Amino acid sequence: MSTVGPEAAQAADLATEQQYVSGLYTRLDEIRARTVHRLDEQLAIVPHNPQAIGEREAQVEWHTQRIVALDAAESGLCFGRLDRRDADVPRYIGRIGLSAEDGEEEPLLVDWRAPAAQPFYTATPLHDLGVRRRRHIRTRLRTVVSVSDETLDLDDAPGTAGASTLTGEAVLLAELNASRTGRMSDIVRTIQAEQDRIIRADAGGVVVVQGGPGTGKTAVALHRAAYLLYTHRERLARSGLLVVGPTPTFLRYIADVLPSLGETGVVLADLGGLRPGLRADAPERPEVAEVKGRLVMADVVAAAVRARQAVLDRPVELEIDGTRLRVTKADAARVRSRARSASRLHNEARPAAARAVIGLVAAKYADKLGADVLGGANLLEAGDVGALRQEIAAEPAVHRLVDLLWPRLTAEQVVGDLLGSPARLAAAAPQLSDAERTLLHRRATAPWTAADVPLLDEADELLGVDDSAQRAGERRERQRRLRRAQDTLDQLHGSRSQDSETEEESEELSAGDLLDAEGLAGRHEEVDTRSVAERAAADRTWTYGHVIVDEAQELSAMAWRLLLRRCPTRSMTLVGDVAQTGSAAGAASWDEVLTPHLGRTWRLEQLTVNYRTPAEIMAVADEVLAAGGTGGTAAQAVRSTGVPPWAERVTEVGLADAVAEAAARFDKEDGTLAVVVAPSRLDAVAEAVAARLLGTSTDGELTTGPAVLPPGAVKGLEFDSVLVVDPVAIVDEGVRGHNDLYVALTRATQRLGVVHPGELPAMLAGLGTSAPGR
Ligand SMILES: Nc1ncnc2c1ncn2[C@@H]1O[C@H](COP(=O)(O)OP(=O)(O)OP(=O)(O)O)[C@@H](O)[C@H]1O
Repeated sequence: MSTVGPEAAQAADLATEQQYVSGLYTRLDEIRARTVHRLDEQLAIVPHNPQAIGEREAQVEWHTQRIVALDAAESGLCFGRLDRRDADVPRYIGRIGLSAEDGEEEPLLVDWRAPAAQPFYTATPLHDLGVRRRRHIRTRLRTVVSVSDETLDLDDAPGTAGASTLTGEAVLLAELNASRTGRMSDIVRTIQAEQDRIIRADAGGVVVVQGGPGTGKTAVALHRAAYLLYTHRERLARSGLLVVGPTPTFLRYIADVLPSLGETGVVLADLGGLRPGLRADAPERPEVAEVKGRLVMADVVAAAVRARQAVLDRPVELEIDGTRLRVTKADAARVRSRARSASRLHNEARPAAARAVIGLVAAKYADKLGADVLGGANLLEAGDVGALRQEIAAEPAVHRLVDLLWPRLTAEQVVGDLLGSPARLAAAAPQLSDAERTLLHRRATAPWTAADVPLLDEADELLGVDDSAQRAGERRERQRRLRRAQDTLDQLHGSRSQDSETEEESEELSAGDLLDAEGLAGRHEEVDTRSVAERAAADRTWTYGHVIVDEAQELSAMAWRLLLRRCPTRSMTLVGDVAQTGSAAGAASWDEVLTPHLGRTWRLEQLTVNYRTPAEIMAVADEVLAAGGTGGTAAQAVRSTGVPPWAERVTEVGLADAVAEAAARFDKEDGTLAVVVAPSRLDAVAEAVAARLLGTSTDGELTTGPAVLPPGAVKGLEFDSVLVVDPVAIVDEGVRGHNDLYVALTRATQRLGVVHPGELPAMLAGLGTSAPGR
C-alpha cells in the first residue's frame, strides 16, 4: 500500500483548486462580456423623453457599476473554501458572488459579504458552525499558488482547539509582514472574528468602535461600508454613504480600498471638504480650533445672525418723489418682529421683511400725500394706496432700506464678518472671555480653516435660502414650457385632415388625446444624470443613509452637530481611539463627546488585537501612554519581529543631519519610511532629509519616497520604518502631547528609531541605545 507524501498531497490540492478557480474565471469572463454587451445596447439607445433618458441613465449606471465590480474581483477572485459536515459540495468564498448559468442551488462563488460566507471568518474549533475544514487559497493572476488548511473538526484533528484565537493565522501573518506601499489595501481574505462581528453589525443606530492603534478600525470601517452597500444596496444607492476621515492625506491613503472591493459610489471627505464648493484647508492654531469647536459657538453664530436683523440706532430719512419720510427705531422694530414671526430662517423671512417695509413706507407716504390740510381724514382712496405700494416697491431707496434692516446673507458673510470684527464678537459672544474672543478674531478675508466649516454650516442652517426669485423663475419657465407644449399639441390637432374624419378615423387617438400639455411639458424637463455620490457631495443639505467617521475622537462638538445633521436617521459607524486624540477640541472619552448629542443611544464595540505594531514597539508606546495619555484601551500586538526599537542621542546643532543620516539607513530597508517631527523642527529636518534622499515628500504624498510629517498628519497612517525626531518637543508642542507621541510611535509596522537632542525621557527607557548599522 502506498501513502501519499505531503508534497504530493499539496500538489493534488493545488491541481484541484486550480481547476475550480479556472472555471470561476471562465464564468467571470462570460458574465463580464454579457454585461459589456448590455451596456453597449443601452448606450446605442437614443432616448426621446426625460423618462426614457432617466431609465437609460439608470441602466447605464447599473451596468457600469457591475463591470467595475467584476473588474475589481479579478485579482484574488476566490480566496476561501469551506468543507461542511452536512454538505457534499464545498462552498467557495470570494470577492463577488457568481452563479452557474443553470442557477444551481449552491452558487459557484459566494460573496464574502453574504451570510453564507460568515463561517469563513468566524468558525472556530469550539464553535465550528458546521465547518469541517477552512481552506485559504492564494492566487497570483489566475494561478493558484498555495492552499493552506485549518481543520476545525476536533474528531479529525484532536489538539487543534484553542491553538490560536486568530483565523487563518499563517495567512494573516504573511499579510501583516508584507512591505507597505503607501496605499491601504483590503483585508477581505483575513478578516478576524472580532472585526467581522462589527463589519456585519446591524445598520441601525450609532455604533462606536473603540480600539488601540493598529486594531484594524479603519479597515473595519471600510469593509463595513462595503458590507452595508451589499446588504442594503437599494436604500443606500438612493441615499448614499459618507466616509469622513481626518486629513486629505489619510483620504488618499484609504482611497483604493472600496474600489478594490468593487464599490465606487461612496463620498469620502475630510472636515475641511464637507462644504460643497469650499476647500477649507488653511492652517489653524490648535487653541483657536478648540474655541471654534465648542458647543457654545452654535449660540454665538445664532446671535451673529440675529444681530444682522437690525433695529436702527437713529431714525433714517428717505426721499420718494421729493417727499421726505422718516423711519424710526420703533418702525424698524416692527419690521423685525413681522419678519421674525414669518420664518425662523433669516433669508426665508426676507420677503416678509420686504413686505413690512413697503407697507410701512406706503403708509407714511400716503399719510403725507393725502393729508387734509384742514386736519380731516386721509383723502386717498384704498385703490390709490394699492397703487402707491406698487410704486414704492420699485423705489431703489426702499430696496436699500430692506437691505439695511434685513440683508440677504450668506454663511460666509455672517461668519467672516463675525470673526473679522472684535465689536461683533463682543456682541455675539458675551459668554466667551476676552482672551477667547481674541483667539477667534482674524482678518475678515482670511482663508477658511477646517474648524470654520461647522460654523459655516451652522450659519447656513439659520439662514436658509430665500429662493422666492428662483421659484418665480421656475414658475415662469414651466409656464413657457406649457405654452410651447400647448402650441405643439394645437399644431398636431390642426394637422389632422378634416376630410379624413370618417367615423372610423375619428376613433383613432391623436397625440393630444394621449397627452395633455402638462404631460408633454414634463417630458422636456431636465434630467439630472449625476450619480448619487456626485449629487450628495455637491449638496450641503444632502442627508446620507449611513455615515462612517474614522478617527472620530478628533471631532469637536460643532463638527458632531454638522455630521448629525447629515444623518438624521442616526445610522452611523464611528471608529477611533480616545488615546490617540491630538486636538484640544477632540474627545478624552466617548461618553463625554457623544452624550450631549445622542444621549445613551449609541453602542460601544471594542477591538483588542493590534495587527500593525510589533510587540517590541508596543511595549515602548504603552509606557508613553501610561506616563500621560488620555486613556484608551490596550491592544495586544499580534506579532513580534525580533527587531528592537532604538534611540540615538545627537547634538542640537547636528540634529537635522543626524536625522537625514538615520533616514538614509532606514531607506535602504524594504517598504515605506516616515520621519515624524515636531512642527517647530519640521522645515529644517525636511530640508536635510530631502537633500539626502530623492523623492522625499512633505505634503503627505506617501508613494514617492520618505515622508517628513508632523504628528498630526500621520494620524491613521502606517509605514514600514518610522523615525521619531525629538520626542520631548513632540510632547511639549502638542495640545495632548503624550497622545501625539503615542500616535507617532505606533505607526511602524517593522522598524522604529528615535533621534533625540537632550536626555531621553524616562518613559522611553525601553528603547535600545544603539542604532543598527552605525
Ligand atoms: N484582519 C486583518 N488582516 C490583515 N491585515 C489587517 C487586518 N486587520 C488589520 N490589518 C492591517 O493592520 C493595519 C492597521 O489597520 P488599521 O489602519 O485599520 O488600524 P487602526 O485601528 O485604524 O489604526 P490606528 O488607530 O492606529 O490608525 C493595516 O495595515 C491593516 O491592513
